[in-house]
Amino acid sequence: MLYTRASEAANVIAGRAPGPIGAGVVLGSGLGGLADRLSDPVAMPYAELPHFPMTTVAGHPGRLLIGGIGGLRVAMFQGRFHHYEGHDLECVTFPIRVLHRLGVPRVILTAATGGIRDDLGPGSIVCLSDHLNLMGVSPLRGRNDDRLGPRFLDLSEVYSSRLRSLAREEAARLGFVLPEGVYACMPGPNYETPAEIRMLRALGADVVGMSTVPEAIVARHSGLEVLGLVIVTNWAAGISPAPLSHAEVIEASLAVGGRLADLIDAVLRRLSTEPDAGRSPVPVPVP
Ligand SMILES: O=P(O)(O)O[C@H]1O[C@H](CO)[C@@H](O)[C@H]1O
Ligand SMILES: Nc1nc2[nH]cnc2c(=O)[nH]1
Repeated sequence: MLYTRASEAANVIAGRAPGPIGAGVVLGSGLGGLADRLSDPVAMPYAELPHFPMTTVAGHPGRLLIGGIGGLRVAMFQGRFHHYEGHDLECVTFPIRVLHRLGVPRVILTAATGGIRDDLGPGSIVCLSDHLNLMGVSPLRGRNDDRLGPRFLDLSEVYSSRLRSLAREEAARLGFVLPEGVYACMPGPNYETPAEIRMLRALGADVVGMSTVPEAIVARHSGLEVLGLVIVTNWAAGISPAPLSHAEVIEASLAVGGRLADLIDAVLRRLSTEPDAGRSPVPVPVP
């Protein structure tokens, strides 16, 4: 059962890196370097954690690091799972269920994306205001376990307006404007056709990717606050003058990653000053 598997993984993690965790961060394609910001990190390859699948995509190393940023203990997933790898959405979102079982109150989701809106070219950092789930299925499909969250979930505000304004303020402090945008989640692994990108633009999408949305839905299901910060690595198909490639996505992520790391670092430091910052109940032992 998912609840038991997530609790078992949480118990192993809490055993290896004891203490409350104030935030989780999922690192997208080529963004693993953000974990270098952690002080005294404890590294756990997914292979050493119960029930974790293996990552197969370049730029997703596959380990969990727990360490400090400012006064906050943070769990960073260096590598995520995608539906297109063949994992079902329960697997894709397993790290989020584990965060919930660890008592982590919030998660920052990062990703590499293609830019659709005219002002969101390569190198932009975008704060997600909402999403379009075009993956064709919800990660909540199947029997609901009420211990994890409700059967019918309200998604009126997936991406916390509180965290979004905090991120905007910290970006301004760092000297740049942080635009907001709507993320369209496509199933992948192929990139879109130009006609699909025209359709996505007409639907109100600003950036496009193949992840993030299942994780965001599951995080809300389990009551975590969500902040989505993505980088634009390329113009989307048909806007881009050149064919798209994952090698270029990673290269572009590495180029902008430092600025995104500065922003996430600043947001986490700011959160560490909040009264409830590090509060997280000890994981509940597996029944
Ligand atoms: O969303 P992340 O994992 O950052 O990766 C994005 O980049 C890959 C395509 O180049 C896809 O996996 C897409 O979702
Ligand atoms: N679907 C999709 N994912 C991406 N990840 C990075 N760039 C892109 C893109 O253009 N489309």
